[in-house]
Amino acid sequence: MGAYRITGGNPASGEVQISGNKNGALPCLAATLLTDDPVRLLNVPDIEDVQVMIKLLENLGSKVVKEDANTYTIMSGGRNGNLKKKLVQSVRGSILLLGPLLATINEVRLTPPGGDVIGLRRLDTHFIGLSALGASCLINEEGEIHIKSEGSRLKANDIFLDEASVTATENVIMASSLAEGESIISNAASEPHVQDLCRMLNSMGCHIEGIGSNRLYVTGKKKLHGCEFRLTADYMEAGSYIGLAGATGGQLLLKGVDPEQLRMIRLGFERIGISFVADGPSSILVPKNQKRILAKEVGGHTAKIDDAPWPGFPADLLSIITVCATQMEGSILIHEKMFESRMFFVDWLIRMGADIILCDPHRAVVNGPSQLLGSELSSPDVRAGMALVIAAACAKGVSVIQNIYQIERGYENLCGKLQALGLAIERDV
Ligand SMILES: CC(=O)N[C@H]1[C@@H](OP(=O)(O)OP(=O)(O)OC[C@H]2O[C@@H](n3ccc(=O)[nH]c3=O)[C@H](O)[C@@H]2O)O[C@H](CO)[C@@H](O)[C@@H]1O
Ligand SMILES: C=C(OP(=O)(O)O)C(=O)O
Repeated sequence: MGAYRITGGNPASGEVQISGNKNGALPCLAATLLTDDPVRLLNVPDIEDVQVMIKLLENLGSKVVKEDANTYTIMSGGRNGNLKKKLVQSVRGSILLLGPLLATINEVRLTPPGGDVIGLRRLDTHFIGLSALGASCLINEEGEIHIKSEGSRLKANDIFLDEASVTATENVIMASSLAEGESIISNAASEPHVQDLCRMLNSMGCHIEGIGSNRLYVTGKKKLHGCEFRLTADYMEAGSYIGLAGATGGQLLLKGVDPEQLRMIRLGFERIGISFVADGPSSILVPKNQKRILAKEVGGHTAKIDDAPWPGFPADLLSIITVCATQMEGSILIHEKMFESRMFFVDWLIRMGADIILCDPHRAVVNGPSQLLGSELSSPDVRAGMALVIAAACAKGVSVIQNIYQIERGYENLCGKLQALGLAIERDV
């Protein structure tokens, strides 16, 4: 399974190159199924989730050429191979095969996907969107998702999603890209990875307007062609390194980021006394000397950090900011509004010596600063796992983190990057 052994106390300092967006790579890989032409993807992060998604494409007959660690050329095949159940169940991203397969071969049976166990991962929004395009959607007696289109081509529609679900929006966009007519997708998710997917589809000949907003206009085409597309930076990885530098008191230059994607993240980190500044068009600097004081609301009340769909503070950074808050002076409320079980990981931090009151599954009050102590830990999900790495880097003594598959599925070369920043981390295979 692998484990990290981390001796805490070293500030994370130096320079780090931020990789391509995990949650952008997964839909863009799935979108290669929408054409018979080769598609070249650049800046693909070299992470476990991407490897699984590539194996799934190969299961479906795609020919995948890995040019280097972060560049792939992919050409779809018959799209009719057997998807290995274990692979489908190991990533949430496998759900993204629904849209392109429905649009190209009209019928899909898929074992429900995996991904982090952080609360119910509902399918309803996917079903609402795909059924509006003319598909029947159900869970069959074998427990599989079974989706079938009535005609040979999906029909565009005016679609209103019941929530701004990221992967559901991506599935509906991909299915609409080959449907007949113009679809309107309202209450659409607009995260940078959804935008990446739209831009990739436009470079494949689709016509999508409203990119970055919550209403998308997708004019479907009979055929899409190949393209070359470069993924944007992973703002969740960037947020994780901002937190690591701030919590350990290091000075860190993050390269290859898009500062425009970090505006809400900047406000969130400022609430816990960590700031960063732009350093050219695609770098930011987290300085060494930080306030390290948890902010108060105007009027002197305890401040809060809560998550929301884009452009709100990302749910995937709540675990990270929680652990960083334990190193700052004062009190703050962390309110996880989107996932039901993501906050339970704070038990690990409490065990390490953090002063956190878990009020209910959604809300935790952090009182800081606390001296954390090295412990035996296990990563429950990708972001809580990274949060535990930050906790271990701040702690006195040695921590061992088990189940690191659940971290490495989302962070490229984590151990190597952290060693280069001066952390005392070893990876046991
Ligand atoms: C592979 C992938 O891309 N995974 C991401 C994707 O998962 P995924 O697409 O599965 O997540 P969804 O956007 O569907 O929903 C995430 C959670 O937020 C809730 N919700 C969603 C929308 C909304 O307006 N209100 C609301 O409360 C949902 O009920 C659910 O509990 O988006 C999540 C939310 O950014 C991220 O955490 C995941 O990393
Ligand atoms: C929740 C996450 O991933 P997934 O949707 O793949 O489980 C995440 O990236 O934080």
